[in-house]
Amino acid sequence: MDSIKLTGVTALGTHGVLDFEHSEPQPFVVDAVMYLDLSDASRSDDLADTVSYAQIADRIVSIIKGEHCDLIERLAQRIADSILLSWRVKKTIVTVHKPQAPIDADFGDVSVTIERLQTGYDDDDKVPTEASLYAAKLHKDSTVNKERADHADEPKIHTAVIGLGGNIGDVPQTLRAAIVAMDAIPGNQITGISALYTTKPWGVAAQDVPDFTNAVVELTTVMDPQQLLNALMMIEAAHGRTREVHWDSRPLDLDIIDYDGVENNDPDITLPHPRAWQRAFVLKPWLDINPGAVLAGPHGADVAQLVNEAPDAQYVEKISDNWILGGDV
Ligand SMILES: Nc1ncnc2c1ncn2[C@@H]1O[C@H](COP(=O)(O)OP(=O)(O)OP(=O)(O)O)[C@@H](O)[C@H]1O
Ligand SMILES: Nc1nc2c(c(=O)[nH]1)N=C(CO)CN2
Repeated sequence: MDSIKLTGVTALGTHGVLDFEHSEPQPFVVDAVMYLDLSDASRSDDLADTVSYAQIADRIVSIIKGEHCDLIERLAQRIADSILLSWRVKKTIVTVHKPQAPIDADFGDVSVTIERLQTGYDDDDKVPTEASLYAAKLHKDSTVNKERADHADEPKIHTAVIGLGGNIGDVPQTLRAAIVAMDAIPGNQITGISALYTTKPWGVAAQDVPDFTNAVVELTTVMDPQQLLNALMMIEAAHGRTREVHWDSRPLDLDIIDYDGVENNDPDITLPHPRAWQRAFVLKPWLDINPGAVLAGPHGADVAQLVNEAPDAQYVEKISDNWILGGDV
């Protein structure tokens, strides 16, 4: 199959098992091979028919600079997952080098290489991603269970409401790409997209923070909340979200607002989102998708009622109804 090879993408990161590696950045170097059909692009000369290696390089740098992991195996997996968010890529081989790893002996380099496949792509050496396992299970269950009266083994389909926002860069374009990425995850399907809003920074004391652009989508998913949050964080990282940027400015923020009306108090994944009830920048777009929406939890109520009481109700202004098509923004 055709391929694009990107080598030597280098950035500083804080990955490693040893304590000092958590705080002292060191270089990581990544090589990635993307296997995809380049026949359309080679005829059309159009970037839309391939994947942008510049964009892949940006994703890799964001992931290296992003959230800590102990193992370069894990880093390689994050990078492979982010590459496979581009549906054209059928297979990727990712190598992560750690040339200054803390090894007492003289050494040249240490690296890991992993090979991962796009969901549904058939290959004899198939090493499935977490996401493709779901898709495979979905497929298997839907065929195997055809004759079964009870479908007890079928993964349950859940409904989640996701808040999207950002205030750095071309936010409408970033939000469109994030929606495509969410929909591309096997077992996920976007079922509703709100209008696009410009909103004043909520709960931010600093004066110089740019306005946000916000929207809300609804999706069905076979993932549990933690898996969904991991996927959303990966999409954030792919769009340059790092925890280094000042907390109130970011290219992309993805929050789980609601998941089947489930209530959960774990600070790492609180459901419904603990501040959604006070945020017109979430509630108003949610009503676009579901005018009868109800928020669960301790502050639960009809969203239509909460939106009027939210402190930022007058600072949420619609920009576009058809933004998703690229039309007017
Ligand atoms: N429902 C949820 N959706 C997204 N993240 C959540 C949720 N509940 C808890 N979290 C946790 O919140 C942490 C911080 O998330 P994030 O950096 O997006 O916060 P923030 O955008 O600065 O603030 P806010 O959550 O108020 O929008 C994440 O690491 C995540 O584990
Ligand atoms: N208007 C607006 N304000 C915010 C937003 C946001 O998305 N929109 N996100 C924040 C932290 O997630 C803090 N404040």
